[in-house]
Amino acid sequence: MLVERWRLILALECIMCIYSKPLQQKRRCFFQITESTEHNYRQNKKYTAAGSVSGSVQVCETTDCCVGYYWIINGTPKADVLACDRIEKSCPDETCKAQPRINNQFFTCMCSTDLCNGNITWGKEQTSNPYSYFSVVFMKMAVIVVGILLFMCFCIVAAQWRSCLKKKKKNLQSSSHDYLVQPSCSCQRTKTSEIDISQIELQQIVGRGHFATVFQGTYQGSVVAVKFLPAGYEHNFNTEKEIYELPLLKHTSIMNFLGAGRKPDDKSWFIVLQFAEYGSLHSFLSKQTTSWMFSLKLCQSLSQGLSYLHSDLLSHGTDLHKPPVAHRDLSSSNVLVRAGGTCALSDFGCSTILRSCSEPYRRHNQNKNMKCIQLGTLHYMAPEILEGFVNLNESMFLMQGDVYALGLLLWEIWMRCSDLFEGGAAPQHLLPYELELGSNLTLESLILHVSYMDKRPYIPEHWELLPQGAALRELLEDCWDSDSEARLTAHSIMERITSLQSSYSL
Ligand SMILES: Nc1ncnc2c1ncn2[C@@H]1O[C@H](COP(=O)(O)OP(=O)(O)OP(=O)(O)O)[C@@H](O)[C@H]1O
Repeated sequence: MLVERWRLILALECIMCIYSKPLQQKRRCFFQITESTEHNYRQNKKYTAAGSVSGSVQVCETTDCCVGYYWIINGTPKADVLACDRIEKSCPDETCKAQPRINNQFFTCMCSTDLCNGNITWGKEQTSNPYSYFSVVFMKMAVIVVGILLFMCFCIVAAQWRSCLKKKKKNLQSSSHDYLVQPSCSCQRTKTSEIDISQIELQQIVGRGHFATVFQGTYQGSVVAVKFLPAGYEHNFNTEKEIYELPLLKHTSIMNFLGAGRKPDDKSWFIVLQFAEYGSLHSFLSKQTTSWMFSLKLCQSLSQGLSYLHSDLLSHGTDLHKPPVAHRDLSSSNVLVRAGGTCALSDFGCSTILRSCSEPYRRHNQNKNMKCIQLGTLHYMAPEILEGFVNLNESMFLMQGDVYALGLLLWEIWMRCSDLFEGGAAPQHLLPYELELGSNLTLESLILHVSYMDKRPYIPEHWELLPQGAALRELLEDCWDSDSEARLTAHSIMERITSLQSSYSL
């Protein structure tokens, strides 16, 4: 009897127990395992054993806790592992609160409500918004990186200023020495023939520049080019005319100047030049490729022209003096190609007469040249000009700027020489740095590329295998050296090309 009574009591207690306490459901957690790494493969096995998985949900067998492991990718948390925890742990938080690991690149969280591991939440110090938290982390890193970069830039600029000041000091000494040994300058001009526009029969437009429109025409039975500048461009007109009027400037590699004048109707200025049948070097190279010997002819005449322009000549018989002139705007648009396949320099609107005795003349030219720097073809600007380290009074710097541009022109010509490319397939014509920086290149991108990264146009690797390849590379590198003082002179470039002609005639 007693035993039966006890059994009854126990049965009643059991029923009461069942009805007074709800049936405890098993914890359900989001389940996701990335299987891309060995590490995750191992985790896969461990976490799969923590409960039965159905799709993206796991019902936990041994624990009441969900876990989440998140990587931060591009500032956004990406779940690596979502599962039930493998062993029972204390997990009082209802939401999955982030615990940073590995320098804030990896976070874990643990929580105790169903499917709570699908979203990571952020503590007070991390702010409620994960993105702003990561932005803060990212910002901190960015500030450190920018700080380091600024410091490095400061060091580079300081080093360059130091070396520039040294060079300037050195140059000042050498250029003042130059002034002393030069014969007194004569500032002579040859008399220009004034041309009446009615004497010229104008035909079609053959070119346009920043300021000018150029027509083909006939004058006294010869084909000529007439360069018109609008009335307001008297200054550019005078600068160019003054260069052409310098004594002894006539040379086969400098465009022949025939005269100048002013149109009575619209008051525009004009300069009459011999006509160059192939137009500019730019349009010539755009249309055709050359043989090795033809390319040397172009390069030879081009370097002869610049060497002559830079020369300081005194004719003892006539007492005429040609001062050195820096072109300052050399580009393939300002070099013309004659019918015989030789180059001639033109467009002296930005040029500077060096060692002129007339101080006002030089100042007046300087202002003009600042305008030229803004308008001239960016591609050909030497690093020291891009950085603004050139003292416009120092003749040597200006001539070295021309030599840098000459190096780029030689590269432009040889890149269109079919004999330097397998099967004669020279690439299409490109301006210097067009390949690297695109056709709409900016001053900023050029400064970064040319000055700070010290990069130059691409020299094809296969040239090294050609008999003349090493000599070409060496010549180009000696023209566009970042140290302007280490560059060759136009005269020595001309000599190197002559020796290329005799050593490697195909
Ligand atoms: N003597 C010439 N014979 C044939 N074409 C010529 C001649 N002179 C100039 N041209 C053509 O006209 C174009 C513009 O001439 P030029 O460079 O003198 O003008 P510009 O306005 O001074 O140029 P820039 O924009 O360089 O200042 C040349 O690129 C060339 O195509």
